[in-house]
Amino acid sequence: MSLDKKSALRVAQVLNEALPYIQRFTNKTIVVKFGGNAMVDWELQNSFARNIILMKLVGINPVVVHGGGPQIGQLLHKLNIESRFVDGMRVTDSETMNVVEMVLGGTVNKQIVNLINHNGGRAMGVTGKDGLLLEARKLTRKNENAGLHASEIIDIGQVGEVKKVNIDVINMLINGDFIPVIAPIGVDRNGISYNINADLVAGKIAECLKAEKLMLLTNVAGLKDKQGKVLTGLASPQVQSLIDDGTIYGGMLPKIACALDAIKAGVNSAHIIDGRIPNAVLLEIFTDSGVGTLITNSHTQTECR
Ligand SMILES: Nc1ncnc2c1ncn2[C@@H]1O[C@H](COP(=O)(O)OP(=O)(O)O)[C@@H](O)[C@H]1O
Ligand SMILES: CC(=O)N[C@@H](CCC(=O)OP(=O)(O)O)C(=O)O
Repeated sequence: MSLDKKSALRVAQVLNEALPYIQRFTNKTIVVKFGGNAMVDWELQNSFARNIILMKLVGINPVVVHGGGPQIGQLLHKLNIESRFVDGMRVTDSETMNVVEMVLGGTVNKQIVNLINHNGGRAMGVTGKDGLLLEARKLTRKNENAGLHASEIIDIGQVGEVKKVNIDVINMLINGDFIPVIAPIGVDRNGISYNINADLVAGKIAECLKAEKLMLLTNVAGLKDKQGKVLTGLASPQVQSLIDDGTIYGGMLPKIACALDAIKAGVNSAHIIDGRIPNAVLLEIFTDSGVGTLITNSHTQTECR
C-alpha cells in the first residue's frame, strides 16, 4: 500500500521524532506485561506483537510477560468450575491449577509467540517451569477479619509468589536474539506448580533484569482516583490511603504493589497503561504522549541468580 505525499511526510516526521527515544533505550531491557484484559481482539494482539518486534529491531530487549485471567475464567466457566478471588488473586485448587496451566502455558502463550513469529519476529515461549525460570513458594493471605476462633491465614490454594528468578534462562534467550514470552507459572523444589499473578511476575523479572522500564498493559486508562480521574503520576505515600479507602481494589492491587517494588529495586519507571489503545507500547516508549499512570518510589528485594 503506497501512502499519499502528506501521509508519507508525516511517517518520516514521526520516525525522526522517535530518534532520541531510540537512542535512549537502545540496549536497554523493557519488561512488558500484556494483561488478559488488554487482549481484547486479534487486531490488538497483532498490533502488540508488531510493537514488540519494532522495539527489538531498534536494539531494545523486550521481555514479554503475559496474563490471561479472563481467558482462564472462560474455560473454568465452560467446565462449570467456579472462579473465586481474594485480593485480586484467584483461589486455585488442583483442578483450577490444571486449567491455569492449559490456558496460560498453552493457548495464550502460544498465541502471542505465534503472532510475533508470524509478523517476522523471533519469539520463544516459556513458563516459569522451563529451566526453573520462576522458583515459587506458596502465597499466604492474612485473614483481616479473623475472630477468636477463625484462622489467621486464608488458604488460597496453589497460588504462589516468586521466590527466585533464574535470569540465566532469560539472558540465554536474549543472547540468542529471541524475544522471551513468559507465562506466570512457577514451581517449587518439590515440583509443585503455582499460579502466580502475572503483574507480580513481571515486576520481579524487571527487578532481577534491572530493566529500564516496566510496562503493565491493562484495560483501563490508568490508575483512577476516587472521582474516576486518571492519575498521571503516583508516588508511594499516596498509595496506602487509596488502598485503605477502597479506591484501589481487585486486579489493580498487585499491579500497584509490583510497580512500587520494582521502582524501589532500581527499575527506572513503571507505567500502567491502556492496552486497548492500538500501538500503546510504541506511544509510551517513543513519544511524549504517555498513555497512563507513571509510578515512582517504595519496598523489598527478590533473590536473583
Ligand atoms: N483505582 C483503580 N483505577 C483503575 N482500575 C482499577 C482501580 N482499582 C481497581 N481497578 C480495576 O483493576 C482492573 C485491572 O486489573 P485486572 O482486571 O487484573 O487487569 P489485567 O488483566 O490487565 O491484569 C480494572 O479493570 C479495574 O476494574
Ligand atoms: C494468582 C492469580 O490470580 N493468577 C492469575 C494469573 C493470570 C493473570 O495474572 O492474568 P491477568 O494479568 O490477565 O489478570 C489468574 O489466575 O488469573
